[in-house]
Amino acid sequence: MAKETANGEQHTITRPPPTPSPLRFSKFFQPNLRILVTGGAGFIGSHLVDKLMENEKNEVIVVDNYFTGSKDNLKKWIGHPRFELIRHDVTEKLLVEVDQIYHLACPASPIFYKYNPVKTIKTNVIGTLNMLGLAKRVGARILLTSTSEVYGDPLEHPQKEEYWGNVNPIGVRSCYDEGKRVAETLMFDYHRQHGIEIRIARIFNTYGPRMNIDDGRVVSNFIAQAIRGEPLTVQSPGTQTRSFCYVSDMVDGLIRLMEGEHTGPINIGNPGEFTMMELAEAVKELIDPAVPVKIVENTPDDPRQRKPNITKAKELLGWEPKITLREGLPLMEDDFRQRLGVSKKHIN
Ligand SMILES: NC(=O)c1ccc[n+]([C@@H]2O[C@H](COP(=O)([O-])OP(=O)(O)OC[C@H]3O[C@@H](n4cnc5c(N)ncnc54)[C@H](O)[C@@H]3O)[C@@H](O)[C@H]2O)c1
Ligand SMILES: O=C(O)[C@H]1O[C@H](OP(=O)(O)OP(=O)(O)OC[C@H]2O[C@@H](n3ccc(=O)[nH]c3=O)[C@H](O)[C@@H]2O)[C@H](O)[C@@H](O)[C@@H]1O
Repeated sequence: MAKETANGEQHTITRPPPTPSPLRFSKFFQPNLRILVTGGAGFIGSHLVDKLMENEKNEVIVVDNYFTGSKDNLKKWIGHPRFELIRHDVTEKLLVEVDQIYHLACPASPIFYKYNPVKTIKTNVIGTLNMLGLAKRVGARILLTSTSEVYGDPLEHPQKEEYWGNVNPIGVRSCYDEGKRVAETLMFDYHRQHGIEIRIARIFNTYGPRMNIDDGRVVSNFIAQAIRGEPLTVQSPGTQTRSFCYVSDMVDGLIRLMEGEHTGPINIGNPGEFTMMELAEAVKELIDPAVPVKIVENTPDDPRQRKPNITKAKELLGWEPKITLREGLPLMEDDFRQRLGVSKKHIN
């Protein structure tokens, strides 16, 4: 129980969160698991919803403000009796009765998170506070999708979870990377102070079908450019590296983390590491060897290298990615061609 001074100011001992609704334990009522997905209309969120909806024991509630997400990503579930979609901004309070919260809401592409940096930091800080407040009120377990950007421009390679990072606190990316670092801090403080059940995933670059065509991230840019026959814009120097995880592997990792016993943080990503030049060559080879590569100016504080150490994910979650970059890119090409209305040229 919490210890309070006479004026009620000091809280030093943790108070457990409320137990879930008595209905959960009633003998004759067999409730479904009620799962909230914030940011569920976005790229990873909508794939996660597809997977959660496959289980008939799950009811899924999505909240999204549609900044970078779209109802289109969820159209097959709209009207389904186990699905609900709410237009809501997580910087405002939300009152719903749920058992689990996957908290994804936050713009993820650098061009979108830098567009309104103050809003991005509010989403990370106030949005996460609101979701933790909700978790505390209803006794829900909450998973935060943090990011490999918490490692900043890493001085340790590959990055393991114990590395504290090398982050510029006042740069143009700080609204996102420092925002996520505060979000992680809030998660652990609610865990220690209020006993909330938390899970933290540190996600490394994820790609796949349904990314916005104009999302601005490197894989979607290169694929759209190659299909349109435009030069691939490699930001200088082109030797910077990333490790790309296919979205179905990511969703599998997130669900294992939520269902498992470990708070994390746990890195979820594919350790295959590529320079941006190598990625451009792979996309050219797949889609159109004739498209040129154009070196363009980079943006400030772009991390020079990124590769997850996934020992923890392997040992604690029994998870590792299955789909290599060369297997994943063609799956994304098909989706992009369909949306761009450009079919494959058949050379005989
Ligand atoms: N895709 C990646 O490579 C990657 C890597 C690391 C971490 N992540 C994290 O995973 C999550 C999902 O990323 P994504 O790639 O699907 O991005 P996305 O932009 O496609 O999805 C984010 C979703 O959150 C919604 N959203 C944004 N601000 C909101 C707000 N204030 N209130 C309600 N909804 C809001 C957007 O409309 C969108 O639907 C994010 O938290 C991101 O930081 C993604
Ligand atoms: O994995 C992560 O943690 C982060 O990964 C990405 O951030 P970033 O790696 O900067 O994403 P991209 O915009 O895809 O850039 C990757 C690299 O490609 C380069 N790039 C980008 C776009 C482009 O057209 N050309 C190009 O060479 C960039 O300079 C950068 O070095 C995501 O967008 C973040 O949301 C996520 O948190």
